[in-house]
Amino acid sequence: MTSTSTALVLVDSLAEPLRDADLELVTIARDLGVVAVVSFDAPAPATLDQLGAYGVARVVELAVDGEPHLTGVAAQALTHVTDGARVLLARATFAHKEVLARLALLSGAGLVIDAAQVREGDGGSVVGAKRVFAGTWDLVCEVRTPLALLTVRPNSVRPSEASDPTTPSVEKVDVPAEEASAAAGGVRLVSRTVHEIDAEAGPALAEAAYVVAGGRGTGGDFAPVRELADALGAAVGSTRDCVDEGWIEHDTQIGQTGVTISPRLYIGAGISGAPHHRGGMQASEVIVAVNSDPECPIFEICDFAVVGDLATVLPQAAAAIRERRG
Ligand SMILES: Cc1cc2nc3c(=O)[nH]c(=O)nc-3n(C[C@H](O)[C@H](O)[C@H](O)COP(=O)(O)OP(=O)(O)OC[C@H]3O[C@@H](n4cnc5c(N)ncnc54)[C@H](O)[C@@H]3O)c2cc1C
Repeated sequence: MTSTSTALVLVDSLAEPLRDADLELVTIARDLGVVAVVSFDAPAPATLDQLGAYGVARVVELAVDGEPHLTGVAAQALTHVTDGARVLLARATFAHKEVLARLALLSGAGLVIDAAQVREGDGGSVVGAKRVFAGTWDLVCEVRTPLALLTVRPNSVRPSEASDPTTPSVEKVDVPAEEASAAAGGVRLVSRTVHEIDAEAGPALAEAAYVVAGGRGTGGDFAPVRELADALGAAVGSTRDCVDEGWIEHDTQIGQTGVTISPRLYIGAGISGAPHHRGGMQASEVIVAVNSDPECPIFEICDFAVVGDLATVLPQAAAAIRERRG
């Protein structure tokens, strides 16, 4: 791969400041080539400044005369910018996974879904590493096609500004109505509702850098879990047993039939560490477990084990963090 190869980053919207997960992609892309950000709307001036600070050379607005929220249309539109590009990175959302799978079919490009690490391989290839099968296997996938497509999990790297800021150029590429309509394949988007994340409820679980999760050991009282999450600025997670008991909402469930997370810090309290749960959190960078049973299975995979009653340990930890932060 040459340093002049284009490394594309797909971003949902440039109308507002970018999320950390998008800035992580730009940070990764800088090591793979000259970074161009692609989106379906025009960049706001503040976003353009932000992209410049992160070293983005080019911003491409795909102006689709149709519905870019249909994955077939989005994939077709992206074929306008992939010529000559070495790699295209996107966040590992359900929609992006489908868009990139369709783009892989259209372009013949190799695809890696849910990469946790991305790097340059031998001879100019792109390599994506990921954990699969409920956290029991680590895969390293080398993409040897001229274009590599990867969806990347949040918290893969820490976003960092470029040592050489840029002033990104802005281009608009029109995708005509006939092309968009053909790509829609007879599907019409009837309505689309975006469920905004309640900022006061803390960060979104799937993207959070810090997660505090509670299990059956809470006995249904998640107050200590929420208190520690609040002190850390963390998202709250849970196990399926807690959801089944009706103690907490399903969207907090981590595991095989819930959300898969890879935060920088996972704290699991009153959680035994069943395989179904581990599959969703084992890729966390640092794992802390709080459990009253010194023989519990989660202690086998954690970095720090705290033997104790969560109702005592978590409030003490929250108080210590608050004191340290002033
Ligand atoms: C098909 C299928 C899919 C599943 N998918 C998922 C999934 O996606 N996610 C998931 O989480 N589970 C899933 N499960 C359920 C999973 O197998 C386990 O039953 C579940 O993860 C156990 O939850 P837990 O750790 O909260 O409870 P338990 O296994 O009961 O563990 C509770 C722990 O709390 C500790 N404890 C008790 N009191 C305290 C205290 N005061 N202080 C500190 N520690 C205390 C205990 O020592 C124990 O280790 C699935 C199961 C099936 C069959």
